Amino acid sequence: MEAKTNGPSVNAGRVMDGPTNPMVTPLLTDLYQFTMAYAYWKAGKHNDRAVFDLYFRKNPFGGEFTVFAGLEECIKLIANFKLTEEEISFICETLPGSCEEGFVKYLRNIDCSDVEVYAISEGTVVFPKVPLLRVEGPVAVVQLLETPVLNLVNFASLVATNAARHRLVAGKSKMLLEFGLRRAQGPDGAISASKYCYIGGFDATSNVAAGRLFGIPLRGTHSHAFVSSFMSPDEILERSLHRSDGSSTCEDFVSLVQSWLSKIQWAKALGNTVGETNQSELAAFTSYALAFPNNFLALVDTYDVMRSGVPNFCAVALALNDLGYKSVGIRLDSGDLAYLSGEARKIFQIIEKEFGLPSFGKTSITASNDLNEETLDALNKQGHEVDCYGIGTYLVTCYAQAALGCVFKLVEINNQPRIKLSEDVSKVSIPCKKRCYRLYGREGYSLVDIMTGENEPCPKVVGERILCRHPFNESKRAYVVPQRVEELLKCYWPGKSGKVREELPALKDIRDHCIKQLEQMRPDHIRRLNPTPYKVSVSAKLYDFIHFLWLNEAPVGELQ
Ligand SMILES: Nc1ncnc2c1ncn2[C@@H]1O[C@H](COP(=O)(O)OP(=O)(O)OP(=O)(O)O)[C@@H](O)[C@H]1O
Ligand SMILES: O=P(O)(O)OC[C@H]1O[C@H](OP(=O)(O)OP(=O)(O)O)[C@H](O)[C@@H]1O
Ligand SMILES: O=C(O)c1cccnc1
Ligand SMILES: [Mg+2]
Repeated sequence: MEAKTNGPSVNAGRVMDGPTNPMVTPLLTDLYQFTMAYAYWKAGKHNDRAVFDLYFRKNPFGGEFTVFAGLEECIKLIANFKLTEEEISFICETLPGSCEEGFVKYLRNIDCSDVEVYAISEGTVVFPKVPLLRVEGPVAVVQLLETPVLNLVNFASLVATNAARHRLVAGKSKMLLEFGLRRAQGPDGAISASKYCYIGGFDATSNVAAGRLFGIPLRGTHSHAFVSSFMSPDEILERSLHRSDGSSTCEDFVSLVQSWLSKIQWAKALGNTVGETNQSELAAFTSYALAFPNNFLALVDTYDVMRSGVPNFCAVALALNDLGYKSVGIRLDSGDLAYLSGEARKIFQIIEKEFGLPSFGKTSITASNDLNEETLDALNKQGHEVDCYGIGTYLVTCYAQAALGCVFKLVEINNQPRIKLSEDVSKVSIPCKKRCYRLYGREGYSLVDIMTGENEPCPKVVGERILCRHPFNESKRAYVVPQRVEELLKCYWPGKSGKVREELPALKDIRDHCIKQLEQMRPDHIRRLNPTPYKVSVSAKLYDFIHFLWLNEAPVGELQ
């Protein structure tokens, strides 16, 4: 069922609103950010100018792409970053040892007015190592932001990617409904999942609060409890139904349904296969149709899909048709969804022909019940007649992967590039305040992302060959002559730089952007089985600098 909404209730684009979840405050951080802030302050280092990159090292779900999400909430946190007196007292009581009065004064004055945030647009398809956010500002303040910003981006991007993956398997034409509220990890897990599944390409949610907060379309059907709560059609007291055009009234809709059921039972075209159906189910469907004659959709698997649910649905739909109403469809919530959807479709087509019901053969079939990428893929391979999927648990809990591993690493302090070394090369950070570009090829697909130093010239489009180097593997490099160059990091919070701030787009625009991005991806990067890794590179100059710094910082071992 489609809910009536009046469009988004949020003030899309107004940065000054706080984060959606009131729990997102400056205290939503790890204790060590405050202990370090104190130590920085004691050392007189708190205002050192630091640059941090937020990035992940590996795409989730065994894939080769990620959808970046959570930016709007990060900017709302940053825009409203201010400690209350009560919060300051709590921090001072909490810090080990005594807290000097000067630090209290310092905490009173901190905000993000001197912080600059550059970010990739929300909904963009992104890849490992490329900064999704570059946060620059006084080191103590930027470190306080580390934990909340990671918290806001990690789940958002994970669940948006999960949704996008479900959309890719389901195909463009299917309706995807997010049904996860009851199974999500608490209220914020649920609200966030509804928001970010919508960005990732879902069409609607059953979560009413998310519908109101974000203007996401609301949809739903009804439950088994509704069906089994009825005992017999005799329970239905108000039996009249106006024709859809209001021209007359059918005084006994229940009897009209019964008469259609017997016509179905006698229909030769159905091979006399329909016997007695469950009367309590028929009563439930009839009641639902009386309540929502324009939106009649029935859950048909409470008793027996083919022997009862589908014929009962058809009887009610035919009765509604007599009065000028078009029924929406059925939901299947158990059994072999490929087989049952096919069998139901055959019945709808026969009814269309037999009783002259235009387009009844196309009646919508919704499927639900522990669906995930694998089951959608299996259904596709078997062939099925499902038009719409309702997906909960596996989608919103990100069952296939618990977390996206975004990290927040210092890349520069007081204009000095910094590097974090590791035995594991994939964990070595890429130093320097950087610019990031996406280079597009002749066929319109993006070929490679390249990171350069902040002051290197922007790659040119006019037939110039650009050397793109793997950041750590000397032998991996390629020349690229881009047809189009897109700068990825845009200024979303200018601090005191005087730069123009990018507007935060409306949720629907973020979703459209995400869908367009996925359409523009080379198919082998986004396929489910053995996808091709997308290339992420650095300029020759940055490559040389990374390796110079690496050698400089790594102590030389001594063998004895
Ligand atoms: N054709 C199909 N191919 C692959 N998986 C399917 C197909 N049809 C349904 N499934 C999946 O198989 C699982 C069936 O779940 P389960 O074994 O609990 O049976 P059920 O149909 O829910 O039975 P019950 O009526 O007892 O609840 C679900 O995860 C469902 O999504
Ligand atoms: O299966 P999910 O992907 O989580 O989708 C949501 C499920 O929630 C509802 O039933 P619920 O699971 O509460 O009860 P049921 O399994 O007994 O139908 C609904 O009928 C779906 O099956
Ligand atoms: O509307 C539905 O059909 C629905 C909503 C939530 C969970 N399961 C089903
Ligand atoms: Mg279930």
